[in-house]
Amino acid sequence: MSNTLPSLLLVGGGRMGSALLAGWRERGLSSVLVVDPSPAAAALAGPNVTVVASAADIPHGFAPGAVILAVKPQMAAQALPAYARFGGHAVFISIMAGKTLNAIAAMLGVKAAVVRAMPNTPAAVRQGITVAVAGSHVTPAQKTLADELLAATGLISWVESEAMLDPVTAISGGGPAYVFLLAELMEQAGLDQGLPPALARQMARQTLIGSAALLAASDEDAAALRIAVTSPGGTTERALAVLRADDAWPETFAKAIQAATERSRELSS
Ligand SMILES: NC(=O)C1=CN([C@@H]2O[C@H](COP(=O)(O)OP(=O)(O)OC[C@H]3O[C@@H](n4cnc5c(N)ncnc54)[C@H](O)[C@@H]3O)[C@@H](O)[C@H]2O)C=CC1
Ligand SMILES: O=C(O)[C@@H]1CCC=N1
Repeated sequence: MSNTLPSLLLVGGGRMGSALLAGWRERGLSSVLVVDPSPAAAALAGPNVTVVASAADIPHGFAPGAVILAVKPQMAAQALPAYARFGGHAVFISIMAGKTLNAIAAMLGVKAAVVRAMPNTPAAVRQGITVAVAGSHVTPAQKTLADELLAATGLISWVESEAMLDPVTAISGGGPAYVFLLAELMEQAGLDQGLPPALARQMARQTLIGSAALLAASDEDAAALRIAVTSPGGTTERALAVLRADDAWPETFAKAIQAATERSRELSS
């Protein structure tokens, strides 16, 4: 990350805010002021990172180049108006699920420069993916800054259509939860089959980690890697026949993504 970064204001230092902060820290950052009323947030303080409990505690004259909005969407109406005063120069980067550019601008001022982004928790280890859309008042320099901040935590893709952010939220935003659920289910299945708990846990975790590393290292489609595991007439084929049966996993998964996409739309206003 460039050492010419402006000061940053992070509103909400919870799971996702702290994941972003961790990504910025690894890249080396200028200075970040975190606003979070939770006593747990004090642990985020460190070199170049200051934590305060409320917007009222922000030092007079503090002029962030970017304000990252990482509070729950349900907190937005209460929390955001206090930051409207930074709208003259700062770019606002919202990671709130569902909240539209228009809804955010209604709380910060209609001329506010707003980027709506959807990262995911692997941002904490710089393996995240963020999809972002820029509002109409965002300048090229502000978009470059937002890109630099979001790219510090992994891959970033920009889209033109804001509507894409709803399925993005469902797929990559929430995606780590589905993968962790798979780890839980594999571990439980090992226990159910009588394997020792430590071995069941180790197998589940390393199988996911190793498979992800293989996917990353391979030019092949996921389907080809799956087929490579599936010997005709073998054991995996038998398991996949259950997982891929009518009404089973593929259909359930598509329904789950549809449900999350609809929830993202519901959270919009
Ligand atoms: N957790 C995830 O995987 C992802 C979450 N998001 C979005 O990130 C946002 C934050 O989610 P999480 O980090 O999971 O929630 P969280 O509950 O872990 O963090 C929210 C933080 O906001 C703080 N907070 C509450 N009121 C505040 C206020 N008035 N001013 C400043 N801070 C305040 C809370 O103390 C808490 O630390 C949400 O909008 C969510 O939609 C986006 C992508 C992925
Ligand atoms: O569950 C949520 O609403 C947020 C958005 C994506 C991941 N967590």
